[in-house]
Amino acid sequence: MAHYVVREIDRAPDAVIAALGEAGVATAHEAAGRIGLLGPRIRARLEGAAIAGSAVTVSCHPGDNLMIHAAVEVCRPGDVLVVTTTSDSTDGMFGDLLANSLLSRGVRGLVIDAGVRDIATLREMGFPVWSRAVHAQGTVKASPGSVNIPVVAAGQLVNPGDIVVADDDGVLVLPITRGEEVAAAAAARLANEESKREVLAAGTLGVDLYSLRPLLAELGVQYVDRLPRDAG
Ligand SMILES: O=C([O-])CC(=O)C(=O)O
Ligand SMILES: [Mg+2]
Repeated sequence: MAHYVVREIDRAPDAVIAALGEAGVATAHEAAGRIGLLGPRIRARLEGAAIAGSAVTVSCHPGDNLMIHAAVEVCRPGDVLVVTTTSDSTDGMFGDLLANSLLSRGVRGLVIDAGVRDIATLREMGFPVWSRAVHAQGTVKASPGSVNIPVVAAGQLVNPGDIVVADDDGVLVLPITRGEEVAAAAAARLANEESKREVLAAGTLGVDLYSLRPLLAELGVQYVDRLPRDAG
């Protein structure tokens, strides 16, 4: 199999990326039509971190972080590194040394479907990481892989240049072609949710706000004062 380090990729406009970051993972995911999430085994390791950027993708041999090192030089400010392995791995493939390299290039964070280590230092540095595991297990630098090819991370296809949004709720990826439309839909959802929040906080019930009573009736759900003795 051929292996590649691809230097040039398309990236979404900064304004679109910023708008999606502002919306956050849950809202952008809804606005996109409930697509694009990485599986929840990928967890935020720096609580409160929230980023959005362009995916630089990496496919590594398990237990080998050579290609992460190779990826550093193709990263640009505003990128997010998305690392996968060709078979399951929880090894600590990434730590504070690599984080220093990425920070110096303006990379916003790391999403890795494997392990990270040096987590206390990563927290001190404020370098945001979403990973499958935290594990001190060291890795070697010996096997070929690829940078900026399509990869699958926690069940989700990620293409180089995809828009990555990551926060405490998880990680979302969107194709560049959908960025503008989803950002607009997400902004509309944010405004709508804000007005709903006010109405709900004032005590209006969700079943009324969402007009759910007719649906409950249609589904045969009965409102009664007490549970009938013969309730099935
Ligand atoms: O050096 C490595 O292979 C991974 C690591 O711990 C670091 O980047 O600090
Ligand atoms: Mg280290």
